[in-house]
Amino acid sequence: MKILTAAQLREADAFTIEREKLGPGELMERAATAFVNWYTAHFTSEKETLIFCGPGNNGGDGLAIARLLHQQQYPVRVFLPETGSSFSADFSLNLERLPPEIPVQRYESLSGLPHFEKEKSRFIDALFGTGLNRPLTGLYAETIAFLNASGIEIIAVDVPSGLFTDSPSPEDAPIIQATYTVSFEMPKLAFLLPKTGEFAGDWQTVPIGLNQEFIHAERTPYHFTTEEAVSKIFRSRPKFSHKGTFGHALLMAGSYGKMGAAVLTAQACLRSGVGLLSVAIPECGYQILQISAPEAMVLPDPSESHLTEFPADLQKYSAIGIGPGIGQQRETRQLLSGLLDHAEAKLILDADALNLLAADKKLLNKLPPETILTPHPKEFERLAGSATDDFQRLELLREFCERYRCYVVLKGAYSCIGTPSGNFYFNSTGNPGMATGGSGDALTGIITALRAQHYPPEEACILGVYLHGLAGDLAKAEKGETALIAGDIIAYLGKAFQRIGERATEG
Ligand SMILES: NC(=O)C1=CN([C@@H]2O[C@H](COP(=O)(O)OP(=O)(O)OC[C@H]3O[C@@H](n4cnc5c(N)ncnc54)[C@H](OP(=O)(O)O)[C@@H]3O)[C@@H](O)[C@H]2O)[C@@H](O)CC1
Ligand SMILES: Nc1ncnc2c1ncn2[C@@H]1O[C@H](COP(=O)(O)OP(=O)(O)O)[C@@H](O)[C@H]1O
Ligand SMILES: [K+]
Repeated sequence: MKILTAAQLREADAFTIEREKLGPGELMERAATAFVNWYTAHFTSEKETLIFCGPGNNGGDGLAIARLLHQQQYPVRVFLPETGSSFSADFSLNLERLPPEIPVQRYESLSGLPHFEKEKSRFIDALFGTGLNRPLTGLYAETIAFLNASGIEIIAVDVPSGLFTDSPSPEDAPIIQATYTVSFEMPKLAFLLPKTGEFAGDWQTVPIGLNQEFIHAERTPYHFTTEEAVSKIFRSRPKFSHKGTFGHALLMAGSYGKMGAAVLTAQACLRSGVGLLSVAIPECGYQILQISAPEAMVLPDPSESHLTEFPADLQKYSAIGIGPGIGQQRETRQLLSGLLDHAEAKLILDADALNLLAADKKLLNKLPPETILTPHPKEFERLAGSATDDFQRLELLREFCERYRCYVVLKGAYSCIGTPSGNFYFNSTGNPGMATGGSGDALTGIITALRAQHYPPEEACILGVYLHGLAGDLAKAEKGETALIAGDIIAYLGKAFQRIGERATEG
């Protein structure tokens, strides 16, 4: 799914209205209806719905929502901050359409507002949407502070008011802290980034029938990965396939005290459809790995405690994953440097392999094309420098991928895959239960397996990251978030693959 900017969305609105010859307020009616359908499916009419409307089209949505909820016997009241702003045409239209039974209160200061009882109230924030062009001040800012401090749940229409969707919001800008955000047609970029995403709360998108031709033709580097897109990437196993069909992966992982990383990576790789797996480990891990992953072949290093040599015959591997738990010894760095010189296979670098690169940045110039790196934000910072905000971090990601012709999976709540051509794919699966040691190792195993099976790098990243998150979500349904461990993600990979496979068959 594409993610468009506020300016592009405005054009999409205008194009849809013109192409479909929509009358005044018709698109807004669709948006309000979509919101209300979501709202009434989630909330009963027990509490009173208190709708705060700004002067533009977001406020217009709020007024249409008030009318539609009222039609369904939901008790509603409307609040309009009086600031002297001029109203948009669709705002005025919907103000006229408001039935006289709905109380409308205009207020010039917060003291003009009544007392709201927490147990009996729910707020809808329809102050500002994608039309915000400067931070909110005055009565708008005061209203936001008041709503946020109320302790009453807030459902934002399209965007939490005060949040810039495509650029960083200033540090102390007043922004609604939404409990839920119901956003029209597609997520907004700010929802997917750690700092600004917090404001959107638990967000959902609802379609409002924007013209798909327009959206299809519109250019954007930002994408949100859906199950539909992922199921198109997934390939089922042909009837007459054999283990050679699915490639031979090499993993280089583990060191004394961190053999668990090698085990988790290997298990995840095996559970992701690879034909054959060899694992290079320091001697101390020999028995550990043979016992915990008997399907894998083990290549012990001459060193007892850490990796010092890469295996001979690198050409026989169709993908090589290196990094989880390898430590940062000098010999391991030399090994990595040699591997970058000699590996023709598809490389996946994670964890300490990334830290070794960061400690000796010359090595970056030796990355073979199409290498995949899977840093978390700290590892990425070590590689590419620190960013002033999440949006600038995306810029660093774009530059890094372009410069080194590599694919970077920047891990997080919405892991973001950067590509050498400048695209970004935000992942839609996963949960905070996955913020636990070893879950990144599982991801490395999955992506290595997919590369070994000849998935192109972009597809291996998109599919692998999605499956990893989906397995985490399926595991969460059984185990809950708190108790979830990396091994659970691996245990649910089968069900995750099955689900994508079924979706792929359905077409
Ligand atoms: N287009 C459509 O048909 C549809 C649109 N839809 C809905 O419309 C929303 C976008 O509506 P919008 O463009 O009217 O913007 P909105 O966010 O309501 O702001 C309004 C005006 O506020 C002003 N303003 C900006 N910053 C300000 C500030 N800090 N302090 C004070 N004022 C400020 C600024 O005007 P200015 O003062 O700069 O002249 C701006 O024009 C979108 O999120 C969705 O909910 C849906 O119904 C689908 C159909
Ligand atoms: N809040 C979250 N929501 C979704 N996924 C998450 C969240 N926190 C972490 N993850 C995922 O868990 C993994 C953690 O990886 P990483 O930090 O490398 O862990 P480790 O090094 O311990 O294996 C990443 O794939 C990341 O996207
Ligand atoms: K809003």
